[in-house]
Amino acid sequence: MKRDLRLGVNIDHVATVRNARGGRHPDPVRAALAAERAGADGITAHLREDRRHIIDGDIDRLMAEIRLPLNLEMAATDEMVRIALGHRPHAACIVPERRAERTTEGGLDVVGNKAALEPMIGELRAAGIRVSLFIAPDPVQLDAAVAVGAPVVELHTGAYCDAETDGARSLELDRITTAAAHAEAIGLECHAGHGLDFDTVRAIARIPTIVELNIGHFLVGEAIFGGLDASIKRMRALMDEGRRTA
Ligand SMILES: CC(=O)[C@@H](O)[C@H](O)COP(=O)(O)O
Ligand SMILES: NCC(=O)COP(=O)(O)O
Repeated sequence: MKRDLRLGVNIDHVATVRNARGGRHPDPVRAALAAERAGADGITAHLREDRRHIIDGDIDRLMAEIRLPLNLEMAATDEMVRIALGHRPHAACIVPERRAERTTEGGLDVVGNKAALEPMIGELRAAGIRVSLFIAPDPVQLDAAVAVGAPVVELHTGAYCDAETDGARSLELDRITTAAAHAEAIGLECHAGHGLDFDTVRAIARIPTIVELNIGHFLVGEAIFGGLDASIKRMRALMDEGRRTA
């Protein structure tokens, strides 16, 4: 079914649990197939430079075994561009990466890295890969995304999800709403993700110019209690509920 708000399920943290013992279980590819059955529109996997969760073999198997479009999250490095070009996934999302961080802490500085990003984006696009840039909800970064030739941006929702007061959360939501409207105005397709859960997803789904959400850590954590199928279906239902009230 074609929807106006797609759900990309990020399976990174299935690999985190697998890697804790170094074996094969739980298998992120099996999780991707279960996500497809539960109604996901796409699969997202972040091949970090330090391979702390997803590893190269997972990307090989995802490309071979899943039918859903794969969104490969990757740092802006020559190694990652080579891997993306070798696999030609449906999409590549360029994210900032710092070896010491626990998770992706901020958005990509497109303004400060135009010269490096522009040829990289050109190469990926020439190979037929849809390129997005994972950025903070900041109009200046959005304008820079257009300037370097990116057709899509994914807005980092971490600050919104982590806000400790209602006031702070509402301010972050305003930033995301304004950025998503700006994205449409300047011709960018707009996605969002990071840290979303059952409580935070509806307000983001309500923003009409956002067409894709990528969600992972919470879905995998919640699956411990009720199963992956149920956690994805509940997330999908909350996204639809939010969208209906847009
Ligand atoms: C860019 C992004 O948001 C995802 O990569 C997601 O956060 C899972 O990866 P980490 O938990 O390793 O940041
Ligand atoms: N790009 C965001 C993503 O893929 C999922 O982030 P999270 O839900 O694992 O925090």
